[in-house]
Amino acid sequence: MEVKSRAPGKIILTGEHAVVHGSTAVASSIDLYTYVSLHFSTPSDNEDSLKLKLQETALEFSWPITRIRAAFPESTAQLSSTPNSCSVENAKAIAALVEELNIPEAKLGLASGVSAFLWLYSSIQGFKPATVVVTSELPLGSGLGSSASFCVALAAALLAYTDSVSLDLKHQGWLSFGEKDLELVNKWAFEGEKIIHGKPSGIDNTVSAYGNIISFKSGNLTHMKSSVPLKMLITNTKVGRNTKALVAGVGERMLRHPDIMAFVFSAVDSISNELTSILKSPTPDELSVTEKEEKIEELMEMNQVLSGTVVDKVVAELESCGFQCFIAGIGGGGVEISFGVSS
Ligand SMILES: Nc1ncnc2c1ncn2[C@@H]1O[C@H](COP(=O)(O)OP(=O)(O)OP(=O)(O)O)[C@@H](O)[C@H]1O
Ligand SMILES: C[C@@](O)(CCO)CC(=O)[O-]
Ligand SMILES: [Mg+2]
Repeated sequence: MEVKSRAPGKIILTGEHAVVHGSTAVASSIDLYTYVSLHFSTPSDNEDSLKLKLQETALEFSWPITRIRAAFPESTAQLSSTPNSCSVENAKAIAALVEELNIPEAKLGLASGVSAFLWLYSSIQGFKPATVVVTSELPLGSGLGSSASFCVALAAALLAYTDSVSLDLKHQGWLSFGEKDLELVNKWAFEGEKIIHGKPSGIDNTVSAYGNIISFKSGNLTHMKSSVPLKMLITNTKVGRNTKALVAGVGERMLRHPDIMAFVFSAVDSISNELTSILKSPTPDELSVTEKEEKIEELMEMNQVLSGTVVDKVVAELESCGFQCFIAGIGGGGVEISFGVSS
């Protein structure tokens, strides 16, 4: 039995970080994906282990099912159809499993991703032998939501064959989830994100699951479908960063300067709200595309309204400096699933 899933990355247009503290943020999916393929072993495979292959980093991990069964306390042996947070006790069990892997120092950032995988796998699928292969078009740790798309794609693949969701198993090609199932995928993905990010707002997994452009505040989202096809030029400076540490840093600044930060977050909230109303206003009835672009430019303080030729030149120049550019279509669909051989 095999299933594949793919979930998009994201860009946050306004409200990054402030959204963790209750401000509105506006985010869009981008058409760069994390893919998960899940293959359950059959008795004839004579396989009794859980394997995780991370293609980008050429790392492969394998746990005998008996080892995983022994690591988790009795309570997690029952499969959970409702998303559960990883308890301190289970986090310790997972940390021990990950430590045994001896992940090379340079790739230690992956430990949190592997931990999220172990939590989602054992919670949703229990102790079944399987091979999970992850590939991603997203650079890891660059602000494009690789962790969220990893968690959303994992949750989607892990839930696909369970009774918790109802999917047409005979469907050929990519298939979207229904509203209720999508909510479940998103909630499980959020539990994975918590393991990777510490204190995520949930915006990254939500935009990865639902796709399109969303306005998000304290877990509530407003969907917006872009009326014009938009593209973003995204540049990867290749300067490493860790979202969990950044989020914690903002939290500490909030504690040091609560009054000032309250103003900052309130200003960000207003910017995101204004951006939301611009994006939602029908074109060309209320605002022309140009007017919209000008307002977005002003709000985002950056203008990417460049012609194709200029973009090519900018890309060539940036790449000659050693940067990596992605031209990403934004606002596309969210997580999808495919049974058997997929396109
Ligand atoms: N394809 C993947 N394979 C394995 N682990 C992954 C993968 N994608 C993401 N991760 C996990 O997520 C971590 C990166 O998450 P982090 O939140 O720091 O950055 P990001 O999600 O790319 O950026 P941001 O959250 O700011 O948008 C990696 O170090 C790894 O643990
Ligand atoms: C930095 C942040 O706002 C987005 C990470 O891409 C964190 C979050 O919302 O969880
Ligand atoms: Mg992340």
